[in-house]
Amino acid sequence: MGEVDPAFVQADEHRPKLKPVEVVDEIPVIDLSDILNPTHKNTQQVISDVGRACETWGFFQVVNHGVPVELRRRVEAAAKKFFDGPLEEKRKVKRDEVNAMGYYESEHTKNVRDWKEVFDFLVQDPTQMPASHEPDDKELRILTNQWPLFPDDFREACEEYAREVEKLAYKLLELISLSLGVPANRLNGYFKDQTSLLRLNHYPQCPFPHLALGVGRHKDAGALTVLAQDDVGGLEVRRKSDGEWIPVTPTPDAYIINVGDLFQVWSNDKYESVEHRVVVNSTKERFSIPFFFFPSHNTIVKPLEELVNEQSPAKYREYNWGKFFVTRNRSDFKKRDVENIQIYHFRV
Ligand SMILES: O=C(O)CCC(=O)C(=O)O
Ligand SMILES: [Fe+2]
Repeated sequence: MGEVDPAFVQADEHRPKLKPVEVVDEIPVIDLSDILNPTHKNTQQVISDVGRACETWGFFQVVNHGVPVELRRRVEAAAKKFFDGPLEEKRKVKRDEVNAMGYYESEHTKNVRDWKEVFDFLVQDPTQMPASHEPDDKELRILTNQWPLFPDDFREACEEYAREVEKLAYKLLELISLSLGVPANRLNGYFKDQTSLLRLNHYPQCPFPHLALGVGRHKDAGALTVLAQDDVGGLEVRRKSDGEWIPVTPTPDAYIINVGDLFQVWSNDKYESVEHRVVVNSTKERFSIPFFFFPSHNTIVKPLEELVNEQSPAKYREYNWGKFFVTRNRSDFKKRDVENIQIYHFRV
């Protein structure tokens, strides 16, 4: 087995229990067919199910979501071919400190290296982002995608898939808004120049799954995440009621949805952004594809006015999404001594 590279080793208290806990209350599965079909029979029921799931778990799964399954298969196949391909091909599209998109295999979450390799691309190409995390630096940087030439349908499969998942993301944005009692399109304007990312994740087999994680515990910073996982399993969600790590059992062709930090702030803590992590395994590799739904870089994030009043005042000071994002991503390349930026730094 050889030496275990200490960069991957989690502190004792964060190591996974490889025997999962017995799961009694599963993460809710919500059927969207009533929303997507024009008769809209049970819209109210779906909205209240979504609201309850966001409050109780911060996570839910959706089925009959409208994303064509053939498209998902195509992008899954393209991802597998790309990751299985020669390292020199992957290195041709390696990301660096200037070009943040592309391939990389050395991400750190909370200063411990993740057991994974990744390909990132922008849903909107090009995308504007602040050039630096410095609050007074107003300069912008244009981010663009880089595409591998192998496999040859990789780019097309990725781009078509992104367009379909984006539709689902908007649908969910609207449902979650309605569940908070604000108009369906209350948040849509923030996404006009979205900074959303699509990520292909490959978690190779790991000889020491009791010590490492595919992704260390974290909260997603964006509005919501639409995640496709394969049938291997490995995603675990921190149950709000008792802090226990609960595995999300793969449901074929479903998407796993979670609300991120932006919804926690917009909802003034009604919907919490819940911690999750990925456990790896010694016999099977795993693939997953998250779509991170991010607003435009200049979005000012603060609790929605409709949801605050004298009795329940705003719990957060406003912050700028682009600066938050750029600050967060400074830690991707190397270990840093300071704690990464978190929304609780903006708590009043
Ligand atoms: O691979 C997964 O199941 C989840 C990955 C994840 O949480 C992330 O990339 O933010
Ligand atoms: Fe995540």
